[in-house]
Amino acid sequence: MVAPPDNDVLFARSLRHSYRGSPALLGVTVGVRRGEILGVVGPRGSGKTTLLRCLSGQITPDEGEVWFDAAPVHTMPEAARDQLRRERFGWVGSEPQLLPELTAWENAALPLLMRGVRSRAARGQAQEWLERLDIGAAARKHPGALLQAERQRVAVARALVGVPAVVFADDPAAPLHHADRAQVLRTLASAARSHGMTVVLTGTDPDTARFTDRALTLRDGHAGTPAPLRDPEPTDPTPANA
Ligand SMILES: Nc1ncnc2c1ncn2[C@@H]1O[C@H](COP(=O)(O)OP(=O)(O)OP(=O)(O)O)[C@@H](O)[C@H]1O
Repeated sequence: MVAPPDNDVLFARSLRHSYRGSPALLGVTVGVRRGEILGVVGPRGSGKTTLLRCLSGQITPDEGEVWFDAAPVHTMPEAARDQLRRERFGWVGSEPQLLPELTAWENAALPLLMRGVRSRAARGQAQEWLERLDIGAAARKHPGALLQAERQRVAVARALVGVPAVVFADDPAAPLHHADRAQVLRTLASAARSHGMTVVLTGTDPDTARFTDRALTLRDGHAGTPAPLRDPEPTDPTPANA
């Protein structure tokens, strides 16, 4: 095993993964620089989710290496990978997946509560992120009383609340109306910039690439060379108070 380049917070080398013999990744190598927003774009079924699941330690690739901060994730025992995901990574998928018995703020605060942050402090931080995502007024509602687009904003708040080193956002705008997509992606991007979080963001529509520094294109499990975007949309540079 050769350690990854120093300026990459995440690095994957020659990843291959199949589901019951059906290939999803066919030798993907990619580095993610500290503090950057890397887009992973490609058509449906091209392997975007599988790549994020490998990078975040949710699954171990059949072949290849994943490094986070010079630690080999692909050889970590499951408990260590669980801890890494809990303490250093945030995740938001294309479905909100909130706990129905908890309120919006409790769902958003979960990463903090699981780390032992006191309820009052966790609630305050969750509330700030919910407000930043324009959902502060719903903090005491349960997911069942929220629209799908509102639940997704809560899920984004939950991914950001712990200020993780890396946020994996797997098509987070998917359940949103077109008008809401840019606003949520812009909030995600500006939060990452203001807090120095690295983001790996997948998506199928052009909205995604507008908010990234570079984009890696996947097609049938193969990756192109990550390309810098000429005119990424500027994000709000104002530091958040969260
Ligand atoms: N759990 C699974 N079991 C079996 N096959 C799977 C599983 N997950 C993904 N696949 C298959 O692996 C390939 C890559 O899927 P993946 O979800 O990684 O792509 P994607 O680019 O994220 O697609 P989408 O945009 O639809 O989410 C596809 O052919 C898909 O059908």
